[in-house]
Parts: sequence; structure tokens; C-alpha cells
Amino acid sequence: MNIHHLAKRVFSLLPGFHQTSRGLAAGTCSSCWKPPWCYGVTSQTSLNYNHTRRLTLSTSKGRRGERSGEHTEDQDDGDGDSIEDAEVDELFRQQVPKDLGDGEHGVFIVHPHVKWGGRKQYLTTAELMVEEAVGLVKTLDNWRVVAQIILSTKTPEKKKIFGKGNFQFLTEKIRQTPGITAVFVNVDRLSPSSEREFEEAWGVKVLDRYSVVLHIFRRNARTREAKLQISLAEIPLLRSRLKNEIENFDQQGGSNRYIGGSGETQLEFQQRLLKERETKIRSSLERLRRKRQLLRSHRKHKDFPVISVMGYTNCGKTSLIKALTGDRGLQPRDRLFATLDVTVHAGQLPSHMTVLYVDTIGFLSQLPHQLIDSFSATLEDVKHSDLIVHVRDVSHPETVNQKVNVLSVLKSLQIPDRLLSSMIEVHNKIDLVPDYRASEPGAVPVSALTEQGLDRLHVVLEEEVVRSTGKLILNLKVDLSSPQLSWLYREATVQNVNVDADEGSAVVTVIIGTAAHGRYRKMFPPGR
Ligand SMILES: Nc1nc2c(ncn2[C@@H]2O[C@H](COP(=O)(O)OP(=O)(O)OP(=O)(O)O)[C@@H](O)[C@H]2O)c(=O)[nH]1
Ligand SMILES: [Mg+2]
Repeated sequence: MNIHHLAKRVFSLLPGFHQTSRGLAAGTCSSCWKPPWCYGVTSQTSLNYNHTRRLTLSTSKGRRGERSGEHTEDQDDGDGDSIEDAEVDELFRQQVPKDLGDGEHGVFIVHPHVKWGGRKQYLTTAELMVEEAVGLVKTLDNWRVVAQIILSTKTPEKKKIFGKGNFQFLTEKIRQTPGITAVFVNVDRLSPSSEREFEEAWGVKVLDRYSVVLHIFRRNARTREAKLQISLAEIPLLRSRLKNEIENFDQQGGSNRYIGGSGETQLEFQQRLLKERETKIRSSLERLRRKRQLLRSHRKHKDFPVISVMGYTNCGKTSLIKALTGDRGLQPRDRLFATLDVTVHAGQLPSHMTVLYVDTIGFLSQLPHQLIDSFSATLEDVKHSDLIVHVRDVSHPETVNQKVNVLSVLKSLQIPDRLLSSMIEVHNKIDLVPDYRASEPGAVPVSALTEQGLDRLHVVLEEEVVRSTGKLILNLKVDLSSPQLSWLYREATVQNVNVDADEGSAVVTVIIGTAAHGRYRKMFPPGR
């Protein structure tokens, strides 16, 4: 590859760069005069207060395919944000770390099985890990598994994943098997040098869990926030790829060349662009985070308790929320990472108290921290909820391992202790396990599909919500000629009204927050 080819390839990694008649140049952003790395950041920094309108708990069909009763929260209403939307789309479209395209792929899965040492996986088997890798591949349309293999590796602490013999065997097998367009090495992250070495030896694309999961995310992303978070998670991949390209070219001394008197080498220049890009994405995400804060304070003002529904991917989180809220717009899918955007759904508890269920992105074992960190803005919502429901698929052979995994991720997300200790564990899919009995005390067995166990779950949720929000259940005597009753209907949850027609009064059972109760007493002082 000569310097022009290299430069073309490297620059093609970065959005907006093109070759002009005068050589390599940065193009300008499609929506302003700035260079292309302004994508994702606009001059509009003020918060759009229109966002709060989305919290109205209507069940009407929203815009842009918004599902009924669902609030994705980072979608904007006004035209004022359309430019930003376009920029995010552009950023998302252009920043593809590895061009896997939308076409068909025949994947060869290689699972390096570590038999001992620090990287050995406990609580699982190689076969189940391969099964999970197969599940990931099948999640992608037009992707199929051509072959799969488990190879023992005895050198887990060394740089090289495979011993010499195994590597040769693998290379022959890949070359001899027809229809392979990619090899999925089932490890968290491959080092840039391993990736390059494998691609050179095998002549096809080489993927690891990080890149496969990101590709799934990319396909499933709907909202601006998800797209930005994915773009951020892709930066490390772009960085590795850049390093690979440059190292490859280094033998020719290319990366040490200075660019047009700038005092920067190619590598330094590219790295700086990526850094700038990362900063811009982070600042866009920060603005979205601030909007979320605004939404949260609005919810708090409305006094709706918030229940976050979490769990391993495909365990049935969306299905459970659908069953609890009756929201027919929700679409559970037998896919990993079907849900990528935090959405909020209103439901009612037996006392008619309105609660908001937050549907969240699922977890997966051994997801690199960088990936989780990218989604921390979304997951921050969980920290501010009143209750967490941990859904488990008890029909899954890995259910115990999945639980361990979810709990360890929750810990790493610094979820407050009060939420961890009050967490409700729901054992889902009991219809697939004949005569299921929950072994853990306090766990609530249900089937989101057949709706078995939902009544009990509703009751447990209500008890815990009342406890965790410090709400009071009170019997208040109201004068029917005053606006007391209508005030209570508006500001609290009225459970029961017992009218005494002779006295023109009623005893009203309400669930009410302490702040609302204070306001009530101020407006309607006792003995007035
Ligand atoms: N048999 C049975 N299937 C269920 C049950 N709950 C969910 N499913 C199925 O499990 C699959 C995944 O359901 P989802 O609700 O999309 O799972 P999720 O946890 O939201 O998945 P992600 O968003 O991808 O993390 C779908 O095919 C559901 O129909 C259940 O109680 N019983
Ligand atoms: Mg889901």
C-alpha cells in the first residue's frame, strides 16, 4: 500500500474527509461551516423544555413511530432540534468501525476454552458460551453460523490466544470450509495485533464479542441517545483499527511522516481527531443527560413512583412490562438486545396508584466495561428510580450465572444500596418449567406470557413501592361540599370513598406522599 492508499483508507475511517484535487482535506459539516468533526455538537446548548411535554401519560400514538403509551424521552418535538437529529444520524452512519454491511454473513465461531488460570470462566461451560455466541449471530438478520468449534487454550496469560498447532489447525479448517465470510473469536476483546494477524492468516473479517454486540446495537438503535452511545462505544474499535492500519504501514515509515508542516505525525493527527470526536459525543450525551434530569424532576413533581425493570437480555423484561401495563404497543422479540432505548410505561397497581415502569437494555456476560460505560447515561435513570425489579428467565440453563452477572453489573453501576436491598426478584417464564418452585425466598414466580402470578406480583410491587417511597395510606374525612375530594383525586391515589350522605361527608382512603399530605393539611386545615 502506498501513502495515498493508506491515507485514503485511514481517512475513510473518519467522517467527512475526502480527497480534493489539492490532496487530502477535511470537508465541512453538512449543516455548518465547521469541519466534519463538529458532527454531534451544535451551537444549541440550551435545554429544550418541550421535552417535558412527553411525560404526559397519553396513550395516543406519538410521532415518529413512537409506540402507544411509551416515552423514549430523548426524542424531540420541535423543529428546533431537527438539525441536531440530522447530525447524529450522519455521525452514526459514517462511523462504522468495521464494514459488516447489511448483507449476508457466514460465520465461523471459535471459542477459546481456558481450562485454568485467571481467565477461566466459572459457573458456565464452554458449550453454553458457544450457545450464547450462536444466539448473538442468529440475532442478526442474514447472518448464519457456518461452523463452530471449541479449542482449548493452555496459554491464557500469554498474548497469543492459540498455540501454534491449534492456530495451524484452525487456519486450515477456515480455509477449507466454504461460505465463511467472518470468524467470530468468542472473547471480550481481541488485541489489535491479534486481529490483524488473524485477518491476514484467514483472509476474512475477524470479530470479537465487543464488535458483534456493537453491530447488534447498531442495527437495533432507534433514538438519538442510543445512536450517540453506540458511536461512543465504537471509538475504541476505531482506535484499534487505526493502530492496525498505521502499524501495517509503519514498516514503510509512513506513520512517522509529518503532515504538511503541522509538526504532527499521521498517527498523532488521527489520534487527535478521534479524541476530539469522542469529546464531542460525550458533550452531546452530557446535554441529553441534563435533559433526563429535567424529566426526572418533572416525574418527581408528578409524584409517580418509578420502577426500573432490569435483567439479562431476552429474559422477558419488555414482555413483563407489557403484561403489567397492558400496553399493546410494546413488542417483545426473541432477540438479544431487542430493547436499546430506555422507555417509560405507565401502569396501575391494585390500589389504582399510577407507577412508571422503565424498560432497560439487557445485560450480557463479559461485556467489556467500556461498553457498559457508554450506556451509563441511560442506565443513570435506574439510580433515580424508587424500586428495581430484577427479571430472571428461570427456564434458561444459565439462569444462576446470569443472575450473578446482572448483580455484579448493577454493583459496578453504583446503584444505591437502598435500591439493591429492596430489589424484587421476578422468576419469569415459569410456563416453560413444569411445577416450578422458586428456591430463593422472596422471589415472585410469574409467566409474562400466560400472565400466571401477575396478581401476586402487583401486590408485592405495591407493598414495596409504598414502603420505598415513604408514602402514607390514610383514611381522611372530607367535607363533600368543599373541593377536598377533587384535590385528593388530583394529587394522590384514591383507593376508596365511603360516603355518609346524612352528614355530607366521606371517609376517603388515599395513598399520599408526605409532601402532598403537607400541602393538603395546609389547604384544608383540620377542624376548619
Ligand atoms: N414462554 C415464555 N416466553 C416468554 C415469557 N416472557 C417472555 N417470553 C419470550 O421471550 C422472548 C424475549 O422477550 P422480551 O420481553 O423481548 O425480552 P427482553 O428481556 O425485553 O429482551 P431484550 O430487550 O432483548 O433484552 C420473547 O420471544 C418473548 O415472547 C414467558 O413468560 N414465557
Ligand atoms: Mg426488551
